[in-house]
Amino acid sequence: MLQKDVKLDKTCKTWQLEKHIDFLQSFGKERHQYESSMMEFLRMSGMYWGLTALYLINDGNIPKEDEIFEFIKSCEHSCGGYSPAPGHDPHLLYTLSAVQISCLLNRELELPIEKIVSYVSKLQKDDGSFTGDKWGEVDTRYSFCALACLSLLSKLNEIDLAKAIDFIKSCQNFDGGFGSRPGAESHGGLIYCCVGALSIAGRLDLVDADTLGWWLAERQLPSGGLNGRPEKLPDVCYSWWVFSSLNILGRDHWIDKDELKNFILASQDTEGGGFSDRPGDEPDPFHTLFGLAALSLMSYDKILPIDPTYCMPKSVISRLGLKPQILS
Ligand SMILES: COc1ccc(S(=O)(=O)N2Cc3cc(-c4ccc(C=O)o4)ccc3N(Cc3cncn3C)C[C@H]2Cc2ccc(O)cc2)cc1
Ligand SMILES: [Zn+2]
Repeated sequence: MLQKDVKLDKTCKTWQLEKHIDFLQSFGKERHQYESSMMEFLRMSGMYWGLTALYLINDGNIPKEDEIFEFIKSCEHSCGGYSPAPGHDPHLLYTLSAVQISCLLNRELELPIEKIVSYVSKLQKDDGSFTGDKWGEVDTRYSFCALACLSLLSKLNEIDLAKAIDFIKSCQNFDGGFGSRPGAESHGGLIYCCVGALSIAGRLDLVDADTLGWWLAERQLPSGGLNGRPEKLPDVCYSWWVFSSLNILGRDHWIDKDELKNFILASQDTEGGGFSDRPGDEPDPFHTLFGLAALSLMSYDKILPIDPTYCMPKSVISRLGLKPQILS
């Protein structure tokens, strides 16, 4: 079977720091008006991706205007959950993004913490799993969202943590990986969610680090890029999901970092700035964050250090007094 991959042309694109700052500062403004209206259904997460990326490459300087915190407040629902934009329904994904942005702004104490805790706790089911909202089905993505959200607010003890861990354990596969539910196939994004949740809970002892490390290292293709599952094309966002998981497991040296760096730099948009999923595609704030975050894990240029578990600047995680578990 021919291995699906992309061909990187030899001219390695130069690092476009200023253009990335410009891309991130203008996203949501006139230049991207059309997309930003198209993306209203995920706007709160888009703001977390854009602001975290900007924080990393702009020396921690992000627009601190009250308008960002006013937007967060405009998405708050009486149940304690947050919607992606005003008038939309609350969901765990956007509740986590709202808390993450508030921590970046150093204003998490202004949030209705007890109401948020009640919203998240009510999403936990008897088997320890979490749903994304009152209709949604169970997914290990939501286990990560719940544990990340509550630990950022120092309220991790308000859920049944032992049962949450039992459910994640029940999603572990023979290849060492994790899927969205028990029996679901291993997938790079869900492995990040499960390894991240176990890192927050201090239970990485439950991971078979060698078997999983091997599966993750197998994601690297000749182009240097990482894919999310066997036989899939490489994608910049897997640079984060797969590489940060290897980092948490203390096996990041099991892939060729220089080759990965070249793939990520080749995915830059040298015209308008930003990163796309792979060379030649349109850039977006989602892939821009995850490309920059992976480069941060390699200590590339002057990008501020990122925490591999929370995908937030290390300076913010240490200010909050959080110490997610990392294997050496
Ligand atoms: C452009 O098509 C999509 C497809 C899925 C989604 S998603 O919301 O389900 N989601 C996040 C995601 C976001 C973007 C994007 C474009 C512009 C912006 C503005 O901020 O953000 C693009 C893709 C994307 N995906 C889809 C994807 C990424 N790499 C390969 N694919 C197919 C991921 C998807 C799932 C997700 C992942 C993490 C997360 O925190 C939330 C959702 C969004 C747009
Ligand atoms: Zn992607």
